[in-house]
Amino acid sequence: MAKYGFIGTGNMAQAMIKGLLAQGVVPSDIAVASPTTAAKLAQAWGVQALSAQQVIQASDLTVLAFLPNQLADVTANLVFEDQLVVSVLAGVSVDQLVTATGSHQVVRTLPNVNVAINQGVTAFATTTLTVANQAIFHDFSTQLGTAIAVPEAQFAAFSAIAGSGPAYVFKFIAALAKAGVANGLADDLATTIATQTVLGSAQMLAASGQSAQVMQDTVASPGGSTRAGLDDFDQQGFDAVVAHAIRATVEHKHA
Ligand SMILES: NC(=O)C1=CN([C@@H]2O[C@H](COP(=O)(O)OP(=O)(O)OC[C@H]3O[C@@H](n4cnc5c(N)ncnc54)[C@H](O)[C@@H]3O)[C@@H](O)[C@H]2O)C=CC1
Ligand SMILES: O=C(O)[C@@H]1CCC=N1
Repeated sequence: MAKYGFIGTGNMAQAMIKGLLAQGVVPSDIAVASPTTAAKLAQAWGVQALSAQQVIQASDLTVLAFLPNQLADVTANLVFEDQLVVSVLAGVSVDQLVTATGSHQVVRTLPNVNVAINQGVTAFATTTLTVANQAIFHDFSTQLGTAIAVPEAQFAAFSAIAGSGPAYVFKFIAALAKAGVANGLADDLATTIATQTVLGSAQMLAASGQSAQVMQDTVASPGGSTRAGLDDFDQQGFDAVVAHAIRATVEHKHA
């Protein structure tokens, strides 16, 4: 089994580690380095807490999982040689990764938090990897969900829809639940039914082979309450609100 390392152990690294452990990766095959939470993770999950340089040396694949603007500082005194480096740093290009690490075995990825339940959607772009490293990255990424090769020019759009997308879906669920409470439902019940409705609807859409537009019509009975609600969404400019927020996400400069 390949050994995996993480430099940085925040929300994204923890989501990835959870996903790997759920797939049966042995905790001792995962090494982590962080100035803050590595020791706690070692205690909670049985992974190894090491220095960043030790993580690189102990791993077949090292994930960079700190914030994008920390790239130069964190990598300044690290030696990667030609180790396989997988970055999750939003907005950081393959060229920037090669320059910062000195490695020519580099994968730029953009995952989402659903990797924690092995249902992530991850974009990737790579340097020319050795056949062995292609296999290591393929095993690593497919354990976490779906991995899609995406041109670097499209990473910002991918990040807005897939990377940030879970937050926007959570926001919609929170708004649905809040509206349910405003209309008389208990808080917990409103959250449970909003969550289950979004979960079931996504599965229903995926199974249907139909467009999301057509599926709206299967819910809206002629002259019924759903049509009244859909018309109100349109009058309030719902699609324009979503498009505006996605544009703000795409245009954000990370580092
Ligand atoms: N949270 C998400 O859903 C996604 C995050 N990302 C990327 O993941 C990366 C991490 O983001 P989050 O986990 O959300 O942030 P976070 O704030 O939860 O984690 C950042 C982590 O950086 C680490 N860190 C700080 N200083 C360090 C140092 N000197 N050396 C080593 N590690 C250090 C710490 O472990 C800290 O927990 C970012 O580059 C972000 O762009 C990418 C896609 C989705
Ligand atoms: O918020 C961020 O910057 C990262 C990128 C996509 C999701 N989280």
